[in-house]
Amino acid sequence: MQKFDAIVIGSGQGGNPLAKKLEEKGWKTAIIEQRYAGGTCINDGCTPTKAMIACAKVAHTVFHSKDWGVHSHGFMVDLPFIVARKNNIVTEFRGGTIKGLQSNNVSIFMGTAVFTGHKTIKVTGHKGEENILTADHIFINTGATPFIPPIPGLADVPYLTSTTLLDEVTIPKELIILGGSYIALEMGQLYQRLGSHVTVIESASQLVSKEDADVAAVIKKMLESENMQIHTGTQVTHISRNGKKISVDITTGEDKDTITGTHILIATGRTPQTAALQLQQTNVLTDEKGFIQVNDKLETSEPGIYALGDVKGGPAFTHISYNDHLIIYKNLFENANTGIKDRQVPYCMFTDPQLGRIGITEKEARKEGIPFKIACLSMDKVARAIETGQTRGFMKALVHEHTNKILGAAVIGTEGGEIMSILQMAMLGGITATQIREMVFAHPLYAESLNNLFMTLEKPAP
Ligand SMILES: Cc1cc2nc3c(=O)[nH]c(=O)nc-3n(C[C@H](O)[C@H](O)[C@H](O)COP(=O)(O)OP(=O)(O)OC[C@H]3O[C@@H](n4cnc5c(N)ncnc54)[C@H](O)[C@@H]3O)c2cc1C
Ligand SMILES: NC(=O)c1ccc[n+]([C@@H]2O[C@H](COP(=O)([O-])OP(=O)(O)OC[C@H]3O[C@@H](n4cnc5c(N)ncnc54)[C@H](O)[C@@H]3O)[C@@H](O)[C@H]2O)c1
Repeated sequence: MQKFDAIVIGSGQGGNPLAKKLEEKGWKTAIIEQRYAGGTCINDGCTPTKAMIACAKVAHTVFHSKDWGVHSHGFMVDLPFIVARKNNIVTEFRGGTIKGLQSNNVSIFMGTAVFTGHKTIKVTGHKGEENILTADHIFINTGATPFIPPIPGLADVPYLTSTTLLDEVTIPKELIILGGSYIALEMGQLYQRLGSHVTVIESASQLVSKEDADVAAVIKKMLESENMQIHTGTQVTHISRNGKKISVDITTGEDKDTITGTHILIATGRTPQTAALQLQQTNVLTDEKGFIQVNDKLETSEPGIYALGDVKGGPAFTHISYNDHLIIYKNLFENANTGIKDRQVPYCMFTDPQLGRIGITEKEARKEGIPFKIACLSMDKVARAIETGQTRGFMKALVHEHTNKILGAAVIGTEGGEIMSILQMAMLGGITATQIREMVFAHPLYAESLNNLFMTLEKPAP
């Protein structure tokens, strides 16, 4: 049995920096990874999707170049090149992760971790080699994997997930996507722009169901304007294969229909990777979906064992997993007494244009009875957007009626994520809407339109 001070299970976005920091503090630290260093974000999440989305944006710009008075005579999409480019970026980032761990002297075990006791773990490597490790402190960062819903017939068709689709080197002719949230919309627009005919089927009554209805409606319109077919409030009742085609039976209200396509992507959420850990060997409790239960400080029900990142449920983003590691580290070494409850949770959906989001939505504010005003500005009123020909979307901010402080914002627009981050900073610093309305921004930035956004604030919310 090899004794460590700390064991990190999973080389995800929280586990890697934590392992390095613990080793720097003089804790003998092991990290266990069953697949690739860097976890989902680097290998089949943020990095590869954003690399390919950049290529799709170029295709879209070339296709529409005449809108800017530039005429191109035909073009072709080289998907093998795009996939290879993506793979090079992924390999570089993955290599950087391994180098970082090695240069900090973290002991790396490639294999699958299973609890065999309260604080003991067996690691089985790819060739069957076994190592038994123990430590007083264990950090679970095993992430999540695509959730495959129990739809009749689905198991009998060759479905794709966000992981497998990224390695296809032939453009799917007709791509049906189940789900209408981040993965479905980012990947749907990506493949539509590369040449697929994409149909999105979302069971909830609107796309991105956590967002306000006006935000979801603008996103739907924007994607439909690129010829994506979108069904919302639609249930899939059966899936089957007819020769080379996949048929999806759907019901929307009273209407029944069948959609056919050459490929189907399942983007209906993600499920935590906890089953294989055999947590029953220790005292770590999970909820009914398998997410590890943690308190505000990310401690599990077993003293000395923590969970960070997607595996604990809640917002599933790279920056949240990264912040989880900071919270654990600061509490362990700096007596920080900090937690996850009150932190900011920004996010950005990388459709084009993006959706940047921070703070509460309008529907949450109404539910909680918070007195608020709404500032709203259409992107076709923004000088920079008009000049660059990027007028789709709008900005919306919720402002406290009495304090004039910003409560939340949604920015659909080019660089929407960056504009949202400016508002996020204002929220952190307690800067009011009036201050932003009168602030001097460089002209003609998108940021400058925040002056105009808050000029719309004259009337209280209806
Ligand atoms: C297609 C896609 C696009 C995304 N885009 C974005 C984005 O743009 N921005 C954003 O913020 N987030 C994005 N996300 C979400 C983001 O990738 C995750 O929130 C983030 O990677 C969470 O990381 P994590 O630290 O929880 O674990 P992960 O990165 O998932 O890492 C967990 C690691 O644990 C390993 N592991 C699991 N079980 C075991 C075991 N028993 N033994 C050993 N190792 C094990 C896994 O192999 C994996 O490497 C995207 C996700 C997907 C799928
Ligand atoms: N830009 C980003 O930050 C980004 C990008 C991609 C993914 N992610 C992360 O990855 C996670 C997973 O993303 P996701 O989009 O797969 O999941 P999600 O949980 O956000 O959305 C799943 C969607 O599928 C729908 N759905 C569920 N079952 C269905 C069915 N049978 N038929 C049709 N629709 C169904 C749900 O109503 C929901 O809208 C997210 O939580 C997100 O945090 C983030």
